[in-house]
Amino acid sequence: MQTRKLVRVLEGESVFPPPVWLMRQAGRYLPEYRATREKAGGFLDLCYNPDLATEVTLQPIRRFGFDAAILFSDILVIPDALDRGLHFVQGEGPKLTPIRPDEIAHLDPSRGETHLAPVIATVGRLRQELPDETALIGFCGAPWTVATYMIAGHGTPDQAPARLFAYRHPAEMETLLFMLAEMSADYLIRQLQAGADCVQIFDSWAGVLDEASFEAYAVRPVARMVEKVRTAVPGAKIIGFAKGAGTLLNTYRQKTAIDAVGLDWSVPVSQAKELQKAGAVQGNLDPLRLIAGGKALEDGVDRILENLGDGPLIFNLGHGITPEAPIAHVEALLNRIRTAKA
Ligand SMILES: Cc1c2[nH]c(c1CCC(=O)O)Cc1[nH]c(c(CCC(=O)O)c1C)Cc1[nH]c(c(CCC(=O)O)c1C)Cc1[nH]c(c(C)c1CCC(=O)O)C2
Repeated sequence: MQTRKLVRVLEGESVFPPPVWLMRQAGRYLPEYRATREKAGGFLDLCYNPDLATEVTLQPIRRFGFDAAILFSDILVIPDALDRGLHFVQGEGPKLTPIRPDEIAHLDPSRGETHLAPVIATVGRLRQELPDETALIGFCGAPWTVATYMIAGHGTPDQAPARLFAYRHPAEMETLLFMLAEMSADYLIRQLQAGADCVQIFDSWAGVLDEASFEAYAVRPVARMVEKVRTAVPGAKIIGFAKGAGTLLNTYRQKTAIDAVGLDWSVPVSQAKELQKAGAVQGNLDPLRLIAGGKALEDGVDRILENLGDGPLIFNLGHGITPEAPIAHVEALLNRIRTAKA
């Protein structure tokens, strides 16, 4: 029998209390992360160092006993493999060389093979070192979200540069997204073959797309990835997180054929229940409730458990944990979930 609760939920089983992990659970809110990060030098050095990346992945598992570990890496290792000049500026986030339409046909996806080898080595190490009951989640960015950073060259509030690029150069945009889809699918296949139990595709910027663009740029490339991954790894379990997709999540789930749909905190329980009829959902506590703690945290947790706890649920935040989150509040969150009555 499958002992990893998260995998059982991905297979459609309802498990109570639900398995729980937090997006960005390895990170700056943990003193042990900050210490290892210091040792590594730059953030990317940490991502490509299997010893240290294994260490920071395990830190939140040791401290909190989450039901799943998520590989420590970043969605931007794909543009880094493509030699797009990625670097992280302290306090400002990622910077890349903005890509021009005429450069897209010359990108070389075969660079992923050697460039990403250290990340794959980390996955293998993790599977050996994790407790047997802890699931291992691999991940990558969705083509659209990765492309938004490649086009703007930095984070923006609404990804206007990438949206404009898509309207002005639709053919080049398609070429870019489908190249990223093929390359990212190969990357996920390698993670699964190295020992990941499942993978999550992060489409953090899906919510800025209009309906037609959502179909073309968020749904179709991810559907292609899911198809390619499952051809290479039959039965591969995949979580799709299309942040801000709102009412489009129903068609997203159907057309991409993902096993679980990640929910940001704006998704109402009525819609989440509807989505749950077709399979697992993951989410969706507002990360700010975790910062606030107390009644705000308890009410948020209880509402999710009461409404979604009798179906296939993976408890998570509606987006990544922030550096300000107090460790005592993470402990309170876990305690609230694990002592809840069905
Ligand atoms: C858009 C995006 C990125 N990276 C990621 C996304 C999608 C999810 C989301 O929307 O949050 C995904 C990601 N980034 C990181 C992980 C690791 C695994 C985990 O614990 O969840 C994952 C899954 C580590 C990280 N990735 C980054 C950090 C902080 C770097 C540091 O230690 O200084 C971590 C722990 C850096 C990063 N990486 C990225 C940005 C915009 C930043 C800067 C913002 C920030 O500083 O928080 C790109």
